[in-house]
Amino acid sequence: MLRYLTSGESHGKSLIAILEGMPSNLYINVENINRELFRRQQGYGRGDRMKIEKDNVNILSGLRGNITIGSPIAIEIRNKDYENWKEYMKTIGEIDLQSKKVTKARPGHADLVGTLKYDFEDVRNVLERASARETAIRVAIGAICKEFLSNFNIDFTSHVVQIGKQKIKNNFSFNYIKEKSEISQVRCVDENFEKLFIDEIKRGKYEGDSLGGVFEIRIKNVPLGLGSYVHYDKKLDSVLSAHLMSIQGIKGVEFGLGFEIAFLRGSLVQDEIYYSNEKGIYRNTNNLGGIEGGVSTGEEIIIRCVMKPIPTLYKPLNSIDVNTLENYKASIERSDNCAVPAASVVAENVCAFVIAKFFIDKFSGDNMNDIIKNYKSYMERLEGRGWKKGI
Ligand SMILES: Cc1cc2nc3c(=O)[nH]c(=O)nc-3n(C[C@H](O)[C@H](O)[C@H](O)COP(=O)(O)O)c2cc1C
Ligand SMILES: C=C(O[C@@H]1CC(C(=O)O)=C[C@@H](OP(=O)(O)O)[C@H]1O)C(=O)O
Repeated sequence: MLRYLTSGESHGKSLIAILEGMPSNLYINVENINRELFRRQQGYGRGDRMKIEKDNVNILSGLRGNITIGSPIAIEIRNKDYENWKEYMKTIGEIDLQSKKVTKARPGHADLVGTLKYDFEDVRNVLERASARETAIRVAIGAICKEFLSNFNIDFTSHVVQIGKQKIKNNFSFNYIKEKSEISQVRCVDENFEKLFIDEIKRGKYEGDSLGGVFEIRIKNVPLGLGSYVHYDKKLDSVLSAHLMSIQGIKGVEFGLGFEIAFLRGSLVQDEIYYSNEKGIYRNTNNLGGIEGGVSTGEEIIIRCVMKPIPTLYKPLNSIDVNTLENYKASIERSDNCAVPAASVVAENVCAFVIAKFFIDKFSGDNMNDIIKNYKSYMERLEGRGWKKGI
């Protein structure tokens, strides 16, 4: 079973993670991991922290000469900003507890609930871990999973489809081709929309406000049969949703036509099934986004997530001092004012972990050769049943 744990505070020394369950003899290209980390740092609307950080992964164990050896993989990303925070954040020894103390909770962040739940007088003890800085290490984990999945041609893309009021309509009809884009660094859809998105973010920023939006993830070449209908925790869509909802700021997840489905009759929604000698079993539509009964259908998996506007506002909202209970405006930490493009990169990599986990569960093997053999023999069996969308 593939699993991982992460640790690390936003302004602490490092983010770290241990990934356990990766098969042996998998080649890892560190440049690919660093490229994902770079992508996560991009996008219009990010704050000044991204000018300080230049995320790179250190692989501490679990590989020899770029090849996995089946043991747990320990990874680290150093926080460059730690140099500026040492005297407040070092784990052992005397620290300055006053200068960076935060007491005015930001609505929408974990500040109030975390402070009361864990019994702190300093909100910093909460925000350091609640911060989406943690998503950097999750991207590194996902990027390792992408390395594994690329052996089976499984490919992830994402792009922004809505920022604030600016929404790409009928986004199903767009082609997802372009690599370059300031807004997304992911394959963006249309330059005109990119400009509208950027203008919307600029307007929000000018007014001291923040923005959310919607992004879409597409996963190609997932074989038919990952996940199961037999139990709630084996359903691929349920596990993907849980992992996506765990990304800071994500408030909703939909598959395929998603919430639009409510407007449509069944005859327009279900993806009808056909067979021809040439194509084998096939469908002409993919309204359900590549999952039926918690099982991948072999079609592209299409997911959309909504991210709420960033909680830290430069025109702060009403709140209280958590210690004196007096009314105050919320505190202002340096902040992004829109992070939807970054969140879409995080989401891609979070999905990569889930798909890798289900893939390894299905084609179980301790090493790449066994997994490849199991995968091929399964695909051959499906071919015998009329499924020709092969390897
Ligand atoms: C990539 C990324 C960057 C974020 N940057 C900020 C930020 O700069 N300031 C902020 O207040 N929230 C930011 N957030 C959102 C908060 O971390 C999030 O709203 C908070 O942890 C509370 O969690 P919840 O919104 O899931 O309830 C960011 C989220 C992501 C995914
Ligand atoms: C550090 C990252 O995002 C941070 C997420 C974040 C939050 O509250 O979630 C608050 C900000 O932290 P800081 O106050 O240090 O600028 C963001 O920069 C990152 O994405 O790597």
